[in-house]
Amino acid sequence: MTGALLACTGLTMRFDGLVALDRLDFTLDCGETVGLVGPNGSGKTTFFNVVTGLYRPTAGTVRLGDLDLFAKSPQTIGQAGIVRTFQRSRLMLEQSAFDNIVVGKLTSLDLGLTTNIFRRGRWRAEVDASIREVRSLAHRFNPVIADRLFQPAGSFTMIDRRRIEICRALIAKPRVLLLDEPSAGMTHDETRQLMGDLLAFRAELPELAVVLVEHEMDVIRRVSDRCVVLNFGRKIFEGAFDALMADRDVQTAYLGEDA
Ligand SMILES: Nc1ncnc2c1ncn2[C@@H]1O[C@H](COP(=O)(O)OP(=O)(O)OP(=O)(O)O)[C@@H](O)[C@H]1O
Repeated sequence: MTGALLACTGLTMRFDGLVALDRLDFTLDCGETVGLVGPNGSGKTTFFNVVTGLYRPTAGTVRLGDLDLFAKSPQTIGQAGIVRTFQRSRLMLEQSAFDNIVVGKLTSLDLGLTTNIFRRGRWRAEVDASIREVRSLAHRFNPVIADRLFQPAGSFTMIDRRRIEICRALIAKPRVLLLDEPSAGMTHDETRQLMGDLLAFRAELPELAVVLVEHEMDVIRRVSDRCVVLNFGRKIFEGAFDALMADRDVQTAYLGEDA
């Protein structure tokens, strides 16, 4: 593999007359955390939806290492190693934290008919290994989750539900993790704690590349190695956080022409 881990060029997504992503060039290196910011409706979630195959892009390229992932299915993209969380919680609230996390392994488990019927021993071993893995991940990520692994996800606080969602993404052993506004709906203190978790697992998984969509600039400052700013689907800035805060185009995008 040469160059960036994730490389998108000319990525474009049109919804009828609206251009939600406009010829976006985006790269992400192994071990890098990029903060993706921009005003409401600037195309951040659309970028995630396109890269993970939920939306079929109108034009462009998406590569993960040597793999061409342009317009591939979400399953293919997930198996290749790009995994995301959603802005709005997607937990099954009546199911246990464990059930919610283990779902993240389903793309990598061999659930084929042949395996299930004729190689039950191997299948059972895979399931047992998954159980151990969920326990171990939950424990490493946050003991609060590990201690209550078999309680319904709906009985957890907002921050712990986010933790469960992040564990569900991490259990798939992603190469690229896309986090869509993990602090949405949380207090300042909860956001600070969640970012502590994020920094801790970043330290444990130094190869993991992360894209973080976030409105809280404090969070972006604390966890990003590099920032990208979108406005009307176009990249208007790329660089360090301090330069972002001083950038005239970024100020105008957020505050209008009088900035
Ligand atoms: N499925 C869709 N059909 C039509 N338009 C869409 C669709 N998804 C997104 N859009 C439009 O694309 C543009 C970008 O939306 P997107 O959700 O990507 O923005 P965002 O930067 O994530 O915003 P926010 O910060 O509010 O989450 C918006 O104008 C939005 O209305």
